[in-house]
Amino acid sequence: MSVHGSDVKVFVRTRPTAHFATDLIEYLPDGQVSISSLKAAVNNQLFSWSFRSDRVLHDVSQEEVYESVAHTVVLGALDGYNGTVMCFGQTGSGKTYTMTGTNESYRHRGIIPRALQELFREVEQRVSHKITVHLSYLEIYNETLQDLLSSVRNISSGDNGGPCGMSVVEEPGGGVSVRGLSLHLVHSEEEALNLLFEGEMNRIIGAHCLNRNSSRSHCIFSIHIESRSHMLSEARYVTSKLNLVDLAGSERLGKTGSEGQVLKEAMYINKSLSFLEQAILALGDRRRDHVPFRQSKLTHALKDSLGGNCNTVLVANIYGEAAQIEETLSTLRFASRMKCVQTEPAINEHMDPMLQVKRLQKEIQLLKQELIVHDTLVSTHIHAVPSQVDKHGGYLTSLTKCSAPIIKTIYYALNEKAGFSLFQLSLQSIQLQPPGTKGTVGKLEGSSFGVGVAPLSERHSRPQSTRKNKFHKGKESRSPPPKVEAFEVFKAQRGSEINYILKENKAMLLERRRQLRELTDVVNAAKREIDHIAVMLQQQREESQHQGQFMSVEGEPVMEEAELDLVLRLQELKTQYRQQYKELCSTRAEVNYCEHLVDQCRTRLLTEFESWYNESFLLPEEVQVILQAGGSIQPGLIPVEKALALRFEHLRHELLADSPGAMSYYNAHTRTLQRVGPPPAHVLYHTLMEQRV
Ligand SMILES: Nc1ncnc2c1ncn2[C@@H]1O[C@H](COP(=O)(O)OP(=O)(O)OP(=O)(O)O)[C@@H](O)[C@H]1O
Repeated sequence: MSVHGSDVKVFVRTRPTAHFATDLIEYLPDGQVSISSLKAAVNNQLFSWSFRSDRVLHDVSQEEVYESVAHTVVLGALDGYNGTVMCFGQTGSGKTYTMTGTNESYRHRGIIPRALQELFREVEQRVSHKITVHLSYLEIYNETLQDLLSSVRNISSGDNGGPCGMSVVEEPGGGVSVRGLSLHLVHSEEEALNLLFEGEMNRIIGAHCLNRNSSRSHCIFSIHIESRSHMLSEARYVTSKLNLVDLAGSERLGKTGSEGQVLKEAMYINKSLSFLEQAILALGDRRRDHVPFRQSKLTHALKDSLGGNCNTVLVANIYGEAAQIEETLSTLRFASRMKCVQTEPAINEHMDPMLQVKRLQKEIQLLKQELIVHDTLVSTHIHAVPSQVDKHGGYLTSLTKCSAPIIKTIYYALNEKAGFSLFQLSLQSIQLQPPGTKGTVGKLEGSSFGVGVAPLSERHSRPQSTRKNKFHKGKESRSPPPKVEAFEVFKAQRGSEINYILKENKAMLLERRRQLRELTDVVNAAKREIDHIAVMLQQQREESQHQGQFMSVEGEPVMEEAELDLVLRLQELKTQYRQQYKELCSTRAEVNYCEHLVDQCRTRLLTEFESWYNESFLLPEEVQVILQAGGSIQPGLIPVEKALALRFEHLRHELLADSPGAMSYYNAHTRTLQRVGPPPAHVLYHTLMEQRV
């Protein structure tokens, strides 16, 4: 699900107020907003404007905001669509509240934590895919790029050149990326939230009349997703980037009373927002072929997120009060321009070159095998031998009138030239019978061997296997047992040891995860306390300033006892926090390690099972008999190729039984072949025939 093929979605959200200007602001059905304003400059005339939006979010919970604004974009990102959710509005209007929410209350958490929660829940559901999630957190402050996660270790990719080395770079497909911005691999909601909180701690905030905790920068929290199918044959995979953007608020310098650094920041903020408006205007105007993205760091960084191949959603945050009506008008104007921007989201699909190569190699191998069958038959002058190799099923369906040595030679040549797979198939479809046997397969004539699919009544039963698992007890049927059942048997017998190790590793992983959860709670609690003390300290300082500064007898400013206590407590908490955080990191590393072990064991168990299953149920009885005769050689413990090589040794011995002196020559010859590669099939045949003579 995604919001593809339309214009940018726009939502208007009002900050709750007891003084909502009902006479000036009217919310009409279908998301329309009507604003009236008295213009003092035009004889106090009443002007009114109407704006279109997709929905007005007035007096609604954070949960409802998430569901309306971000839910489909997040799901779209998992399916390979890029997405952007951006909050725009006057300072103090609730952008950060909408995007991040308040750290203190779970119920009031914003879009980013909810998106991470939904994302990882979905990842757990989509078991058929391996979904990899990386995070980055970019801050644009006074036209400089800052990495809010540069202090976090465990950077999995990204050229972390540090703030000085950071720049926006254009990607070949029209996208952009930030060189030097760290990317962090995360495996769970918890890991992702830790990074979010860490980044939040590093954000630059300032205070002015309209917002005591005003964000002085634009922040882009990006979730990079890659989703690959677990099926090896599936070379296709999808990627996407989900940008969650909290813009700094526009501000009227007179109203906010900013001065000094805050004033300078405000000027940068207003300037970059006006560049953003220009870019949006150009994007919405289809006659314009140039969009001025490079005018500011913000527009450049958002180049691939403001329309085009992206599900873009804008939240226009406004005050509902009469005193802010001019700013509200300007926010809604921006929102209606944004609504004119067209989006054309498309799935970001890629092909894995390695898997493609593997698929092509497999196809080439099948074609080669066909060719070898053809060459071998021609070179041995077998007359009128129709052969059909169905390359789709890879199944040799008919081969008639071949004498026993010729069939054996073809086996030999196939093995030497084509390796295991066709041979396995051909062994399945070729039935060797002694000359003159009744009830022929594939219309046997005289002393030759027939190949083909015999009617059930004519199939000779295979010797009963002596293997001691329930599937082999007296079973004459050729159809292999269901894999699910076979897997249980395998785990109890051949795979019991690796299965036991896997269980042990899983238990260890669960324990480490439990420790990690506990530690995360401790660290989060410490962070909450730090925030709380920081707020108290701020209040204490404001109160002290209000009352006037105490001076010592030497004329030095003196800190009040209450303030000093808070400063010391804060220092102590920060030291504790750092230690706990370090412990958290090392436990997280242990969790990663255990996950790796579990993955490894699981893969080994599955691989050995596949091998065991193939060799136990899919190999022809002839080969199974050889394997059993091999004593210590057990299915599942040696490669199938090796097993087949044994089978050929056996055939060779049969062939060379009449001329035992040829054996050492033949062995030497085989060693040479192994070094230089096999000769063409017809040469092999002649060599073998000569040896026979
Ligand atoms: N919908 C809301 N419900 C409850 N409180 C809100 C809501 N919107 C905003 N607030 C409160 O208003 C204050 C200012 O909000 P916030 O910091 O999110 O504004 P902002 O638009 O991000 O401002 P700035 O641009 O200055 O950073 C905060 O204390 C926030 O908790």
